[in-house]
This record gives sequence, C-alpha cells and structure tokens, in this order.
Amino acid sequence: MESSNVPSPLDWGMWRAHTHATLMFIIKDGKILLIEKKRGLGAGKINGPGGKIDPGETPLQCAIRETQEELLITALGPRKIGELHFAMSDVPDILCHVYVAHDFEGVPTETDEAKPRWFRLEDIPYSQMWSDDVHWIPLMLSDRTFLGRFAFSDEEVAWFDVEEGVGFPSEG
Ligand SMILES: Nc1ncnc2c1[nH]c(=O)n2[C@H]1C[C@H](O)[C@@H](COP(=O)(O)OP(=O)(O)OP(=O)(O)O)O1
Repeated sequence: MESSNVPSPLDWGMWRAHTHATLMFIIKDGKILLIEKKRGLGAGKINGPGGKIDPGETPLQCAIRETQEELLITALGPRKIGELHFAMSDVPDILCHVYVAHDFEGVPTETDEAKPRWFRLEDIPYSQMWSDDVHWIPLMLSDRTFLGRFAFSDEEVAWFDVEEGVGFPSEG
C-alpha cells in the first residue's frame, strides 16, 4: 500500500459517493490511448475517456458508451482493474470505476468532447493529468488491481492511499 504519511482528513468508513463515473484505458502495442478533454470536469487535462454513469446503466456499459461517444470507437474485452474514491473540496464526491482493454473497433476520432492522443507507456504526461493519476496508473500498466482513496484540496491531492490486489466482481 502506498499512502500519505499523515492521518486521513475524513472517515472513509462513512464516505459515500455522490456521483458514479468510469474511465476506460486502451493499452495496445506499447501505447496507451488517452484524450485531451474538451469540456466538463477536468476540461483541458489529459485523461482516459469516460464519464458519469447514467440511470439504469452498469459501470461497464457506461465505460463502453462513453468511449464510443468521445472517440467513436468500441473497446473490446474491457475488464475492471481499479476503483477510485475521490473526496473533493469543490465538487460532489466521485466513485470512479477504471477499465482496461487491449483492443478496439473503429478509428479514434476527435469529437466535440475529446481529442484522441496515443502515448508510449514510458511517456505518459502526468504533469498534464489529474494529480492522483501518477499514484495508480503505474499499477494499471503492471496489470495490478487497485483501490485508491484520494482527498482533494481544490485540484490537488491532499491525502491518499492506494491498496493493491483488490478483487472485483467479473462484470463490475
Ligand atoms: N481525480 C480524477 N482523476 C482521474 N479522473 C477523474 C478524476 N476526477 C474525475 O471526475 N475523473 C474522471 C471521471 C470521469 O471519467 C470524468 C468526469 O466525468 P464527466 O466528464 O463530468 O462526465 P460526463 O458524463 O462525460 O459529463 P457531461 O456529459 O455531464 O458533461 O473524469
């Protein structure tokens, strides 16, 4: 477990997410498909495609739909690799399900929501991403499951811990 060296500012046992969301990472041929997010929360940052879960939708359905809407591609064989709990200071708290796929159908295409960007795995642009990403993306690249908890102050991580080897239900 990697974590801050200070006590958590909140009781995670009592924590409940206001918003449920997803991220989808396509990793293929030594590269990762990311987006330049053009609008909404995190606009201007580099991230994976993803977004909020619609009513009646499973997290997996959401991750596939958001990737189709943002990049006009369909992820093939996605599997859940992580879960991120974000206690935010300025927007409602978010629980984010993270998926990885190693293939896709279609051609990654810019939309009004996102511009596709391929990066070599050794060149991931952490300085242009959410400040939590550097704490769990390396685990994802090593194919290790994780549960990350992050307390933000504005856009910066004020406290975190990341647990490895977490099990998830097969669809989840
Ligand atoms: N801290 C952090 N690190 C990495 N990724 C994220 C965060 N916070 C986040 O919210 N995210 C991710 C989770 C989601 O994929 C997006 C936020 O979803 P959003 O763009 O608001 O959802 P949409 O449904 O696409 O938005 P609208 O349609 O409502 O505009 O960022």
